This record gives sequence, structure tokens and C-alpha cells, in this order.
Amino acid sequence: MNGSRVLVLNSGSSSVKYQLLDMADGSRPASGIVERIGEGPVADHAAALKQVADELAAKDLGLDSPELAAVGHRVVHGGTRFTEPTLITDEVVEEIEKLIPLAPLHNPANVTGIKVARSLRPDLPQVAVFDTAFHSTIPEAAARYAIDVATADRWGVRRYGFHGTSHAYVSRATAELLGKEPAELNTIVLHLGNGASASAVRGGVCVETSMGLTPLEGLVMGTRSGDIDPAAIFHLSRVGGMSTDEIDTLLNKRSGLAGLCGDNDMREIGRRMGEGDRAAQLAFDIYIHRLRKYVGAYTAVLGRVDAIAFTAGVGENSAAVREAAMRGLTAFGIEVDGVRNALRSATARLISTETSRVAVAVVPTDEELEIASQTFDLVSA
Ligand SMILES: Nc1ncnc2c1ncn2[C@@H]1O[C@H](COP(=O)(O)OP(=O)(O)O)[C@@H](O)[C@H]1O
Ligand SMILES: CC(=O)OP(=O)(O)O
Ligand SMILES: [Mg+2]
Repeated sequence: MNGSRVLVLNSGSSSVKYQLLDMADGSRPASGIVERIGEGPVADHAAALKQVADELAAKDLGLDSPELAAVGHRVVHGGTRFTEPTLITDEVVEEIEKLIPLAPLHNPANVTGIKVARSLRPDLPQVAVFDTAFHSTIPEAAARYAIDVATADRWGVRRYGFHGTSHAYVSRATAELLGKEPAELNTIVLHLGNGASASAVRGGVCVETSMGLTPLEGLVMGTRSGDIDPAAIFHLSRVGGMSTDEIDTLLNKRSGLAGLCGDNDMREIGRRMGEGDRAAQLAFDIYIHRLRKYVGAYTAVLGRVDAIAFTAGVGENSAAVREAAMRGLTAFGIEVDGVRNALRSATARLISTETSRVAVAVVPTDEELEIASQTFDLVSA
């Protein structure tokens, strides 16, 4: 291996994010995002990746660059097969394709990213880093749903969990902020982006997470419902006459904050709440209620909580969400300092009071750095 740079591709359902990271000096020579795939001039993911390759080539940082050591791909679903960063071969691509039914919004885009990058640089090592990997340590009691075991096993129905790269990075960064080893700390990580998930991490090992078979379960999200009685689906089908695809679209794209008030962006919801908008207020209240339920549940799962870390777009930026989620939890040893919470910073910081038993922190996530590090470690081993 010659180069010290890793290109990270994070292909989402409607966007491709990329970053070029230099592992020798920590610099990031290029980064960008292609958005609204399928809506306008960018017809599909293949076109988006072509645009990424062109943007990099225009800066003389193209895929043909000799400084490039590897490409690291975010892959959302790794099933039970992939629990570690994996060097991509034809066989690995086939296995990731087999997992598409479990992540229909994400894995097809990830596969396209892999195929395009491999076709442009067949000689370059490419590594898949899985969202599910960090959660592979969750014990059976938390990972299994209480349904017929043979049926569950035949169809792979169990909790996999997602955003694992972020939960792994943030739980470690929280320990670092507190000057502790990950092994010493029990942490609840709240990854609140457009997709949102919570995890309980005991001594650096994930023991529970809120997303399940797919990234639909758990917290209220931008456009996803999170937890819902599964019988609501039978009801919408049998009584409401909706098809499976219509219900899938309802729960994934027309639910969550967007379904409740028409906006999925917490900034806009905050603005509307300031104007006394009742729908926006109710959406916020439902979002916070669910979040608090998970904090309580994970406190019981862990037994002892040392730290709670807020991360991703909402978690890092919305002081209102953090304040409301942590309000009145003094009996749990949780006390947030209003002034600290209102401050802004690009680096990890404490927002709890000096006397709070539980450290509450804002810890910016860095999925790209985590993917690049895991990729570089694998190809330089
Ligand atoms: N300043 C802000 N205040 C409140 N919420 C914000 C702010 N900036 C971003 N957000 C929220 O973060 C979300 C995006 O989070 P992000 O982690 O980037 O999501 P994803 O990676 O899933 O696209 C936005 O939809 C918005 O709700
Ligand atoms: C898995 C998942 O939900 O990812 P995102 O939040 O990027 O949509
Ligand atoms: Mg995200």
C-alpha cells in the first residue's frame, strides 16, 4: 500500500456524501454531498457517483490518485453475516445485495456506490463498514423479538440496530471527554439526526439499541414513525384498504415529525413553536416523550448510567430538545446546566451541572472519520 488517503462514501436513500481523509496528517482535502437524487438533474445513484468522481477529478483528487489507499463504504445492513469491517469482493457484494429486502431504502444505494467505485478503480482495496456491526454484541434477550423462534430464524427477524458507526465513535469520544477508558463507563448515546436511534453501551460494548430489523423501530424521526403497535398495520390493510407498499411509505416517509406537523426539520419546528403553532408543539412533545421513555428504559437496562451523549443534527444543535428531554430527571441523577446547554461549539462538551451524578454531554459524531479509520486499519494490517 502506498497512499495514506481514504475516500469515504456514504450513500443514503436520496443523497451521496463523500469525504477524502488523509490518515497521515488528519487533513480532509475534499468533501461534498450530492442531494435530491431522483428529483432533478441527478437521475439516480449511479449519476450521483459519477458527479462525485467528476468533482474529485476536477480538484486533481480523482479515484486514479496514487495517494489513495482505499475506499471506505458505509453499508447500512450487514445482517448476521457482517460484524466487522470487510474487504469487498464479488462474493461480499452478492451478500450485501441479498440483504436489500431488510434495508430497501439504504442497501441498494450502498451497492451502487461499491459497484461504481470498483469499476473506476478495480485495483484499489474497498472496504464495507456496516451500521449494524457495533450492535452485534447485543445479548439475545434484547435482540430477539418474542415471536415464534423458527419463523424468526428462517426469515432473519431480529433486532440488528443501525447508526452503529456513530454509536461506537460517540461512546468512545464521550469516555475521552470524561478522561476515562470506555471500559469504565456506562453510556446512553442519543443519535438524533433525520433518522434517530438510542443505544445503551456498557463498558464500551453495546447491549441495547432502539432500531430493530430495519431502521424504522424506536424513536420518533424526521419522517419515520418509530415504535407503533404492529396491529396498526393489519388495521390499515384490512379496514383502511391500504397496500403493503402504501403502509411502508406511510411509516417510513409520511410519519414522524413530518407526518405530525408537515415539517421534518427541527429548526422549522422550533420556529413554528415560537409562533404558537399547536401542531408543531404537539410533534415536539411526542418526539420528546418517546426520547424520555428510552432514556428511562436504558437507565434500567444499564443499572448504572455514567453518561448521556447527544449527537447528530438535532442532538448537536437543538438546545431545546436536550433541555426538554432531560428536564425534571434530578431523581435519576441528571441535571442539565441551562447556560452550558445553550452554548454552541464544534467540539465535545459537558452540559450537565457540577453536581449532576450523570454526565450529560454534546458529542459531535464523525461517521466519516470512523469509517476511514476502520478502513485504513484493515488495509494497512
Ligand atoms: N441548528 C439546528 N437546530 C435544530 N435542529 C437542527 C439544526 N441543524 C440541523 N438540525 C436537524 O438535524 C437534522 C439532520 O441531521 P443529520 O444528522 O445531518 O441527519 P442525516 O445524517 O440523517 O441526514 C435536520 O433535519 C434538522 O432536524
Ligand atoms: C440507518 C439510518 O437510519 O440511516 P440514516 O439516519 O442516515 O437514514
Ligand atoms: Mg445520518
